[in-house]
Amino acid sequence: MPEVEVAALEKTYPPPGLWARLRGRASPSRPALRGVSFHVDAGEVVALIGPNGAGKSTLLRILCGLLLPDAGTARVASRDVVKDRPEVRRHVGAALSDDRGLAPRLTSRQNLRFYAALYDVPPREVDTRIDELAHALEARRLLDRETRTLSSGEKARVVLMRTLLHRPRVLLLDEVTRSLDPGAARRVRNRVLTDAASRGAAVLFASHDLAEVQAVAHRVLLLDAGRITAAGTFADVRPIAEEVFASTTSEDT
Ligand SMILES: Nc1ncnc2c1ncn2[C@@H]1O[C@H](COP(=O)(O)OP(=O)(O)OP(=O)(O)O)[C@@H](O)[C@H]1O
Repeated sequence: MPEVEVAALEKTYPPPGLWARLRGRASPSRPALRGVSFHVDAGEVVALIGPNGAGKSTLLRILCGLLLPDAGTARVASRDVVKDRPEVRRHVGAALSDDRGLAPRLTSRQNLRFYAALYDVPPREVDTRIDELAHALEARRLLDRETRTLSSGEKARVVLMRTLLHRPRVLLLDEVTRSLDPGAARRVRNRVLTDAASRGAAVLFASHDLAEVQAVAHRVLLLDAGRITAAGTFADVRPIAEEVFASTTSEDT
């Protein structure tokens, strides 16, 4: 059963501000997403790959209700991302690259307790879940530290714990292992995916790491200049992706 259903999704960011236009430094906005359609089933792990500016983050932000699409539909956990936004957010665990969202002067545990309350985690279970996740993500020694003192890789672990704390049906991950060292990235990734698989959750993750994609994705979507230009197994998509990555410059799209 599809947990993520996207049909003919379109998004163009608003044109640059007046000041930039007056200074002649603004190029007109081009669409970030153009007619994007796909689905992710329960229990499936799908990778989103594509060059810089292809639209991956835009798509993930729409799916977790942070950004409104211009046209098309997107349903997550059987709810419309525009009409049922609060419900969607309850069923989604999103870790986005530019949104760490941790209160800097609270400890990791205090941050996680705060999120647990927002997401209606049963109070009696909160600390048990935090301790289990900290064990799984090698973050026990981070729990009593203020998050402003953590390195970017340490923060990434706390963000992942926050993403999993309410046991979401859908995980949306935007380059979450980017700041982890290679060994930690592999172990943390495997534990996140094991957790998702044990609950039959759907996972959609954006990554530039093709080895990671090959290792864990059941299916791959190639996004290029706002369009899905290839979809299938890693082996299916790889030759097309390599061509795109070899030929794209930042001025192309
Ligand atoms: N807030 C914004 N305002 C205007 N344009 C934006 C904004 N955010 C993204 N864009 C533009 O939308 C397009 C898609 O960007 P997006 O961040 O979704 O790409 P991406 O595939 O995630 O890129 P990357 O691999 O570099 O993270 C790009 O052309 C980008 O410049």
